[in-house]
Amino acid sequence: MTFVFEDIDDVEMERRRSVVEPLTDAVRDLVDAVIRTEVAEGEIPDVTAAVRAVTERLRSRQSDGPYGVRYTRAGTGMPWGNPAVGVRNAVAPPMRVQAGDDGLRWADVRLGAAYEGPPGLVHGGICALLLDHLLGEAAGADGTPSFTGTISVRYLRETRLGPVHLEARTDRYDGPKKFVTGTLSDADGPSVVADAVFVIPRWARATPPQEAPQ
Ligand SMILES: CCCCCCCCCCCC(=O)SCCNC(=O)CCNC(=O)[C@H](O)C(C)(C)COP(=O)(O)OP(=O)(O)OC[C@H]1O[C@@H](n2cnc3c(N)ncnc32)[C@H](O)[C@@H]1OP(=O)(O)O
Repeated sequence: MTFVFEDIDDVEMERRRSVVEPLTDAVRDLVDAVIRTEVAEGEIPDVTAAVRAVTERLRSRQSDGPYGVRYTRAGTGMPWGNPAVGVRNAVAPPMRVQAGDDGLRWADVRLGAAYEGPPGLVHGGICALLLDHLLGEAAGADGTPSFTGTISVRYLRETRLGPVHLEARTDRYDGPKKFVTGTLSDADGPSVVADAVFVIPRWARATPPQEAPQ
């Protein structure tokens, strides 16, 4: 497992983000368009060829593996391939995580056709993905790395496609374990709740935090 150091400042990171984000947004829009298009079937082979040509252009120069989790000189994370928040990942809605008081992490996300499970409703796996990630961010609010050890997701009722709001925070510590809870709400209120144990891995366990995250 490698965290990659990018020898750039955060101004340069933002510049790179501003270049690549419109591409990712365009691909996200393409995914939605493929799901919802009603153009004549005869048009599909041409469109397919055009998409393949774009893919080939991008592949003319590419990395050997995944993007990795990179860090700038200032220590800012660049998890740009991440499926929940990745700036380069059109699979990500994307969720833009915000920091509140006392280690609160929250996000407002719009979930469209690409995230449908039951008709008109959000796929349960997508709810679990977004909650796992946000709970992970809340667990990381104290600055120590941790991995999801166990997560329990309870679907209180269906979640409608459209805007959803998520919140998470760390409730308590027990040695290397962090107990984290969160909720996902649609326009009608909370629809999914999650609680999880995040564990600080052994290699990062020299001084496990004993105080509430800031
Ligand atoms: C900027 C970028 C943003 C990045 C923002 C980051 C957000 C990322 C969010 C996404 C999160 C992920 O997807 S993380 C990826 C998915 N998760 C994983 O791949 C984890 C795979 N599992 C592991 O690596 C390991 O099993 C660990 C680290 C979880 C635990 O291994 P370990 O460190 O050897 O654990 P060990 O010493 O034996 O146990 C320590 C204590 O934890 C307990 N414990 C051990 N395993 C578990 C477990 N699975 N569930 C519950 N509790 C457990 C033990 O009982 C013990 O408690 P006691 O006896 O002391 O009471």
